[in-house]
Amino acid sequence: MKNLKIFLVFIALVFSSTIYAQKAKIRIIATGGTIAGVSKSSTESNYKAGELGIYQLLSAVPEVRQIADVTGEQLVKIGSQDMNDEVWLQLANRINQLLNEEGYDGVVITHGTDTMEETAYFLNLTVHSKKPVVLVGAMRPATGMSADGPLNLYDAVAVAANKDSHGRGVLVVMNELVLDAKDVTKTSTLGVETFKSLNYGPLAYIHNGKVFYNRAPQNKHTYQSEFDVANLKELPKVGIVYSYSNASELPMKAFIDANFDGIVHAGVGNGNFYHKNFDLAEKAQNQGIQIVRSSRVPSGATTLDAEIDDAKYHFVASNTLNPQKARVLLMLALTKTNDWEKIQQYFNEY
Ligand SMILES: NC(=O)C[C@H](N)C(=O)O
Repeated sequence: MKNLKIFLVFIALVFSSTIYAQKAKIRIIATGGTIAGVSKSSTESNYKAGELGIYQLLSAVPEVRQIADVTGEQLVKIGSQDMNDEVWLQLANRINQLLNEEGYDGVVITHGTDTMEETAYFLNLTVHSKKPVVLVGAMRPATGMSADGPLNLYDAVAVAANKDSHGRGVLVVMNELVLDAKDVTKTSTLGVETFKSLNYGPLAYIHNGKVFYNRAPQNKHTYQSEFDVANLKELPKVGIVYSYSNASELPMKAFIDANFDGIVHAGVGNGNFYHKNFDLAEKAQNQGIQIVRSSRVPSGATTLDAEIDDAKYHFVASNTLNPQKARVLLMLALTKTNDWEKIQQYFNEY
């Protein structure tokens, strides 16, 4: 009888530890943003981003501990308008360490929404793991009425802890949607529904912490990526020139004079230039400054050889990458090659 009791206690202990062990080990890296923003009152529109620390954010959603074994660390405390290459390099290296050396099952990054899509795409090309990496933010500060941060954070942890999220590249979770790093973009300056995948639609929707996937990204990413930033102290210099009717040549000239390594042209339509900037772009390319043609139009692709003979000028077409993401890929491409055809291949594959 006594032996039976000991046996039952033993079984109960093994069973409960198996359940505990099944909880995914998720690390949250906090970087600031409106999700950590504080205003004077719940109705105040003026607020300061990046004020609260990671454990203050987590205290608003104790429920995350029911779905994962969650710990956190603070990398920086900034509005994402101040995001920069240095933080990107730190972030990529830290995530690779957490997933490939420290045994974490997934990483969630709390981040401002302004440049979230760029960080997501940078990590999509520089994190080498199939494990989930999820960016999350908020449009209303933590102190605002009906703040969207707590639910977004809960959903982000649910996505990071979900086995179905493996191998889908870096993900953005906002407003009950899962969006892929390549296609996601911020479409509204104010609305909580701001993030959209304008070309292909969301990867999944989330309801009550359950994640329902519909598709997987078709481009190369994360574990398939050939870009490696482990030993880089800085990234090549790439600027963006925005086009419009009667466009000034000054920004393009300034980048050329400052010897930038590459220029992304946010063209009109299918990546077209105002004629004076076209002449400058040709000059830049002849000087070894790589030109990538992208578009200020929010959806569709900038395609090779439409109104411009790219092969003649050695320009690269960005396909569906918007200018800010084309900048990310061009920087990484330039760490490997200056050959425009190889760079175009990267733009076709990633
Ligand atoms: N909603 C936000 O997070 C905006 C803020 N400026 C940021 O990007 O950090």
